Amino acid sequence: MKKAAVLGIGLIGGSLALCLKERTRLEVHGFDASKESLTLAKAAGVIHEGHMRLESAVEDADVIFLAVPVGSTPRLLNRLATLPLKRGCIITDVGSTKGEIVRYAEGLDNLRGIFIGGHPMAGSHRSGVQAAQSLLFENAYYVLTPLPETPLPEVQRLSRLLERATRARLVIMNPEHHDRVVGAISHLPHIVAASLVNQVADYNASNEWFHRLAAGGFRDLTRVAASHPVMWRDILLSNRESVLALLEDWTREMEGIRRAVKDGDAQAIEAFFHKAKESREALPEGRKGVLPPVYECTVDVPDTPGEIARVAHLLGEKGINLRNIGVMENREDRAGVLRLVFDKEEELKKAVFCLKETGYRVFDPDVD
Ligand SMILES: NC(=O)C1=CN([C@@H]2O[C@H](COP(=O)(O)OP(=O)(O)OC[C@H]3O[C@@H](n4cnc5c(N)ncnc54)[C@H](O)[C@@H]3O)[C@@H](O)[C@H]2O)C=CC1
Ligand SMILES: O=C(O)C(=O)Cc1ccc(O)cc1
Repeated sequence: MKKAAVLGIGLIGGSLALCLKERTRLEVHGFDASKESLTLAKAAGVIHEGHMRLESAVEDADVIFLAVPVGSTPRLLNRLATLPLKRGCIITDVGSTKGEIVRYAEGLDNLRGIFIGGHPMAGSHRSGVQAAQSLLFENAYYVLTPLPETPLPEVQRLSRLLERATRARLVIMNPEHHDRVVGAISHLPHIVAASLVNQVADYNASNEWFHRLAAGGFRDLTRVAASHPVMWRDILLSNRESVLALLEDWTREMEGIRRAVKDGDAQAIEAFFHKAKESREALPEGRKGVLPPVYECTVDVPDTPGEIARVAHLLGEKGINLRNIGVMENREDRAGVLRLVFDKEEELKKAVFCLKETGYRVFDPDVD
């Protein structure tokens, strides 16, 4: 049997491992610095075999996925470059930044032509193998950033494998272009979300009403501020150039709205929100990326067994076709959040109506 090695069995590595196990014939071997993650992954059936030694994890592997924080990726690439890898083996990664990693691999003689950068544009603010799921990447974009000298058949081989395993939409991009685009739609928004949360936390330190009144809008807007600090530290340091340019534009944008408010310039303020509303409404439809697909809603459910089945059953009874159902997060107040995805807008509308009628709290990003 052919073998895949997944290095770093956390949210993304664990989800990829599940995809490979469920939808390919590859034997999936995991490697992680944390013994606990490997034990959990093995017990939960995420991997066939776990390894604490890199050598045994990658020995004879046909494909190797690096799924560690981007700051640890170069060191791991260095180690891989010294190991006797199987002839024809492809190495790829899932890091949120591409320029630095791809250039680093390019500088390692033994990896030239066999490393292809990758980035699945789906994930969550959660981390660890406990949060892994095989539906995570479905319909999301998955970017590959091969260098011009990478042999095309290798790119096609990896692309076909990923398409089958993850059910994502594979696209090819230049690494620097990727970093600028993803910087704008993911890295900058994470900084903004974290800064809003920090600002309010400072106010709240002397007046608890700030947190008590923080409701829907603030929570939705800042969900990603709960993401893994080490992962995000590494991302900003790795995509430094794009992030700095984006922060300058952001500061200019904030200065513009500050001035409009200071001057009482009603027209400028309205124009600011008008442009945002039009752009938000014109975002491409129906694709899961860092932004949610259009035909999707989330439902708050009690954190009790059988709740997913109850929601699915309720919709089934009404003849509503559900494409995908997944658990998004568990909140501190013990409510869980289910994410429901539909193929058609009418199905989403019918589902929202029926769930609300039954007493569920439903959030439809296009209406609420
Ligand atoms: N979290 C997300 O939503 C997304 C993350 N990514 C990228 O995926 C990568 C992994 O992120 P997550 O899975 O979210 O992180 P995670 O924290 O859930 O998992 C990382 C795993 O790597 C292990 N690890 C860390 N350093 C290691 C090393 N040097 N050697 C061996 N194992 C090591 C950790 O023990 C952990 O199990 C990052 O590069 C991130 O930029 C890409 C798309 C989405
Ligand atoms: O939680 C979310 O909405 C995310 O933004 C997930 C995410 C995090 C990092 C990535 O590189 C891609 C996707």
